[in-house]
Amino acid sequence: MPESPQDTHQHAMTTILDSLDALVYVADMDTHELLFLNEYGRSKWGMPAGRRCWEVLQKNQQGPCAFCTNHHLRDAGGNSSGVHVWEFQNTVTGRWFQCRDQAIRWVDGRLVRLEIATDITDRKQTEQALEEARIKAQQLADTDVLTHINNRRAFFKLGEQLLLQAHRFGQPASLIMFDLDFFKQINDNHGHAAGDAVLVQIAQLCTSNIRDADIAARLGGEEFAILLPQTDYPHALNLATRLHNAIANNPTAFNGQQLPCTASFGVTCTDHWVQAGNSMPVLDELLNAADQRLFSVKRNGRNGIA
Ligand SMILES: Nc1nc2c(ncn2[C@@H]2O[C@H](COP(=O)(O)OP(=O)(O)OP(=O)(O)O)[C@@H](O)[C@H]2O)c(=O)[nH]1
Repeated sequence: MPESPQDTHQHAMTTILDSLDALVYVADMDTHELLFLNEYGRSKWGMPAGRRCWEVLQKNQQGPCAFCTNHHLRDAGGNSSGVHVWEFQNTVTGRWFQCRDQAIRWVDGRLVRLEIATDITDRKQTEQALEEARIKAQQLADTDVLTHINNRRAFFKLGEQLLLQAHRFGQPASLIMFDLDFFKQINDNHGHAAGDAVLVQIAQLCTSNIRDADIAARLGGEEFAILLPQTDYPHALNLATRLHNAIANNPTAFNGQQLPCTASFGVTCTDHWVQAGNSMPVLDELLNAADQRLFSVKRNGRNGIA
């Protein structure tokens, strides 16, 4: 018997829906019963078989999903409020989808949830790869290639922020600056690679002696700085002394040789400015003051703390 025009129309609609390269489903907005699932959905999530959307389309759901968008689809009067578009990683397949949800009138007159979702996993993966590359590039731009601690650029960026915070909360911050003594002789006597090994060891001594919130950096050559938030001058001096001793007592092992090294330190604290009735110093001022103190140690024979 030939199909009636209505059957032909319905057949055509089903053929179209089942041929779409997208998930299409309809669910009751209150009971969540899955009223329709196209072939794309059935092939990936199985037959609805009278189950609810969260039982078929998601994994380990004990009830309606916390991320269900139904509340976006109806207005206060209980009518459809237009299309809600969102992105979601499916808990069964792990694939990313762009979902377009809306409330529509079902064949029996009730308002139901219609979702059309297209797989955007490739785009998401590209976006994620780009984001990872951006973070990596940022890290490389901020990291000293030899010692892997912050470089000068990162020190200024992070340091300015740290001082602003300290200023806002009325807390002290201290700066330790140090420069290795007669470092040129290590290069001259043992080679550049030996000098590099010493710099790497010094950076490690720095990072192993400071707290997570402190910012250590290689400012250039054999010059290092550490910015210490919430740290007053006596505590900063303590750390400088510990570091000074650590450097002196830990010669670098290189090619079977021990390479001893000392450093000259300059220490400053924002308290010095505040106590003198001045406004909080900017990073450049702290660095200049620490540098002057460091220079005075160099002038007085090196291997000490000012
Ligand atoms: N191996 C190595 N040497 C470096 C690096 N950067 C700078 N230098 C060397 O560090 C040395 C610094 O020499 P100076 O500025 O005279 O300092 P110094 O010999 O430590 O003398 P004082 O600071 O006066 O005690 C130079 O020989 C630079 O070539 C580096 O990345 N690796």
